[in-house]
Amino acid sequence: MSKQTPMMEQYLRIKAQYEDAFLFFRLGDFYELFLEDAIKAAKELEITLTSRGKGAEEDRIPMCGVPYHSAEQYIVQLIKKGYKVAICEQTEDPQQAKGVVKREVVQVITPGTVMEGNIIEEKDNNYLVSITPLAEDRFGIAAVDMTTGEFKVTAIDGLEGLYHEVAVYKPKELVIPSTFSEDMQQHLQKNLGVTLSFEDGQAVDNTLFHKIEEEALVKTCARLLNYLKKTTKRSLDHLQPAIYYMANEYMGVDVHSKRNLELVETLREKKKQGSLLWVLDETETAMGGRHLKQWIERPLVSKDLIEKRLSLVETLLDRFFERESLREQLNGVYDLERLSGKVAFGNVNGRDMIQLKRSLQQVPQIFETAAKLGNGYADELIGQGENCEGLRELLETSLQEEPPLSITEGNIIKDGYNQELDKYRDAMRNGKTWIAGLEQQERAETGIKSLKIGFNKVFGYYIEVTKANIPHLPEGRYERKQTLSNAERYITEELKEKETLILEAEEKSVKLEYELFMEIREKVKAYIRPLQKLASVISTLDVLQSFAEVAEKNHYVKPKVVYNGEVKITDGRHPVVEKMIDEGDYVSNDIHLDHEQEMLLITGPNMAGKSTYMRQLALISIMAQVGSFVPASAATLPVFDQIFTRIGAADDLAQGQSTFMVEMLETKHAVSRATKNSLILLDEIGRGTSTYDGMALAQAIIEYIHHEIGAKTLFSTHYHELTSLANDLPRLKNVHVSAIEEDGKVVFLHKVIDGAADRSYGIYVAELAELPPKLISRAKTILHDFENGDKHSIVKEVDESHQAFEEVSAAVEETVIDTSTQQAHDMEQLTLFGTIDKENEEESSKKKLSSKEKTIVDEIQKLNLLHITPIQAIQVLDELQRKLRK
Ligand SMILES: Nc1ncnc2c1ncn2[C@@H]1O[C@H](COP(=O)(O)OP(=O)(O)OP(=O)(O)O)[C@@H](O)[C@H]1O
Repeated sequence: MSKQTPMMEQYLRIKAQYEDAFLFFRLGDFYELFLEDAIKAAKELEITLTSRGKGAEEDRIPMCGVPYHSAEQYIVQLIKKGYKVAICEQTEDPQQAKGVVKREVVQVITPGTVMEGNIIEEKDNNYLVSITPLAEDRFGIAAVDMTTGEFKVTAIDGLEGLYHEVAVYKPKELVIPSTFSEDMQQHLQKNLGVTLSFEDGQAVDNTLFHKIEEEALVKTCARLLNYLKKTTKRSLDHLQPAIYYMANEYMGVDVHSKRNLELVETLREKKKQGSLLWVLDETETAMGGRHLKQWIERPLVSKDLIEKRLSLVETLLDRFFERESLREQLNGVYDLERLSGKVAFGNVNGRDMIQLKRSLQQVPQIFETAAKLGNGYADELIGQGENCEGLRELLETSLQEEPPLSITEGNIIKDGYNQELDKYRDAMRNGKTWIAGLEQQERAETGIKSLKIGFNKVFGYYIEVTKANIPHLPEGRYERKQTLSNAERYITEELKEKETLILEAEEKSVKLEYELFMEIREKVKAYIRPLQKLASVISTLDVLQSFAEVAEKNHYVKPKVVYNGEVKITDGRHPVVEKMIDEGDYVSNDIHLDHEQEMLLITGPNMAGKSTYMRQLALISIMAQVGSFVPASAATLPVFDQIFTRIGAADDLAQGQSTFMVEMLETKHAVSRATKNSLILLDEIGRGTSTYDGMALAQAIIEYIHHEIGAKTLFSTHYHELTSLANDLPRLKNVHVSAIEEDGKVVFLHKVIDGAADRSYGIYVAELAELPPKLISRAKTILHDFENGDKHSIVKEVDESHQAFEEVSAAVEETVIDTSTQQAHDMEQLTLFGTIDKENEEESSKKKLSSKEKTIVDEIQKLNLLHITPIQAIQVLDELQRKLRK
């Protein structure tokens, strides 16, 4: 440090406080990065690394920089990569500074707190989550979305529960105590892929936590808030009071199941298209879009609430005209939540305010349309929302319709809003009219028609006369200001006076406009809470109209929600698959489950639609519990408390667990947590191990669920042996997805029918997948052997098959040679695979054979050795010999 310049000393002192962030150090018009930061940033941002200082290379300081006016794009790049950026500004005027200019970090931007640059998709949330240990194996979780102000808190038991709950928020950053063990930190990072931040501050802000009773949970919220204060260093007025919820207020759907069921994004490509969210999203506002996503992530378990939502969807579906008006009105509403956030955060501009105004102008009409529906829930919603009329009036009277992006260049405030501003504007406008008049007057007096009065930023106002006309100018009055190639520019006493007046008025009006804008912003701040309430009402209406729209488009029905555990779906469809295939091609299916029939054992060929059938039930149940209509012609559904699935490919292999282990862990998760009110979907459990192990496990799992849990369960399997379980387990029923064979081809009917399937058609599917023909043919041979009994010796047989194959082939050859040496000689081209290389030779050699011999040769030729087993080959050989001997 001692060798450093004072500025570098200052840098190092500040950097020491922000070790985990890139320090953007303001130097004039640039943000500079030094030392390690510079080396790393140059690489990440692909900018040039230079160095600072004199002397030998090793004494120089690595450095890189970005211009301050385009810094945002670089900051965004770093944040997207999971880094943090500390912005260090000059906090005094360099002209006034004695010694090194004072500098200070004014904000730390992190993945969980970023408000800048459109990093966050408008229909997405960006949650920052904190974890606090409450007691042994019990954790507090608090989550804030800085962009919308939403603040939630809950307590969770067990590590597994913790991961599942945190994962619901998909946070990019986690705030934890520094006392968390290394192990725990690594675990969190690995499982959740987040940036970790530490916060141990004790300060507690009671205004935001007054609804939270448990002391320990208040600390959880405080951890988050303290971190936010430290990093953002500005007003957090838009944060809403923390709301406590319990995980069991919602249907429990663990992370794996959410992924497998593709609720908000597809499993492989992580895209919205192809997910349930994609099908259900006909929202008109960004807020509605976020709301819908949250609803899908947390389906309800309260029958009353579900029915409330369903009733309004029904009304909206029936009232086409009102729905259409509502959609149009909602379309004019901007993102009130994010706008409120910007107001509080202080980065709102004139255009944002106009968006706010336009949104508020829609509100009375939205409420009016909703009131016309005559629906109890719609009335309740209207009652909760304030229409913020005062704010609308303020914005209508104060702001110009098309303000510029910048808030420091004027043209924001309307005429008539402020007297003083009007006065300056008058001066400016009058001045300009006066100047136009002066131009006419000067032209008349001098007789120079091309004389004009202009303005530029450097010289101010001037009278311009072309060189040719200069002799016509009267002496004395004109003072030369600027010479151009073919003209001279002058000023007169009179013009100078007016110029001062106009410029002064302009300067003052811009300054005043800025002050007025700040004042308006403060006034808007007072409306943040009502705006947030309004946002919540509008988003709810938006999601429900979206459900009605989707229901109409896709012919969904209102589900009947019951408490007796009955599932009765008539003509159910998979909401996503039916949209992905040609219209009308989806084969609908019924499902019936109740106390006497709790489990379905589903068999059927590969590709028949077993998983689709299972997912269909899960998705229909989730849709009903978020308040949506469902794809069926009639549906009675219970309120499931949890859904467990083990379907599809295991996606945790990257985390070092085997497919089978993942399968077993997920099964454990299901059987240890499910209740009789849960839904369990298990797809081919046990296939990842040896047949007998797998079958034994599958049977034990089915029996356990049947005897111990009583949850509604769909279990698909290829182990046909399991179908006999229906004889012993009274609440288990066999169903199968049907397929028929037509002209040697399998036709999947996708229809679920009572009873067990007879065969699998797995090889047919392999053929569809275009595996090599030789391989397919061999598989058919092996299958045939299996089906004809000797299952236990099959492995040995497979090993020996090649050898046997060759022996049989040799025997076939010998037989032919024995029959006639001459014939054998003529037939030397005859290959084992029944082909003759030269067709002509084949014909001529056949001519020399007797008709009996010819038949035999033909038979040998026709034989497809790849399609017969060694045993069959010997049988054929035996047959041929007998024919020859006859
Ligand atoms: N009811 C249906 N109507 C129309 N097409 C369907 C239906 N069910 C499934 N399909 C189509 O069949 C394909 C295969 O379905 P699915 O994956 O459910 O089969 P599966 O029986 O689970 O197969 P496997 O045993 O190989 O896992 C689906 O991708 C879908 O395109």
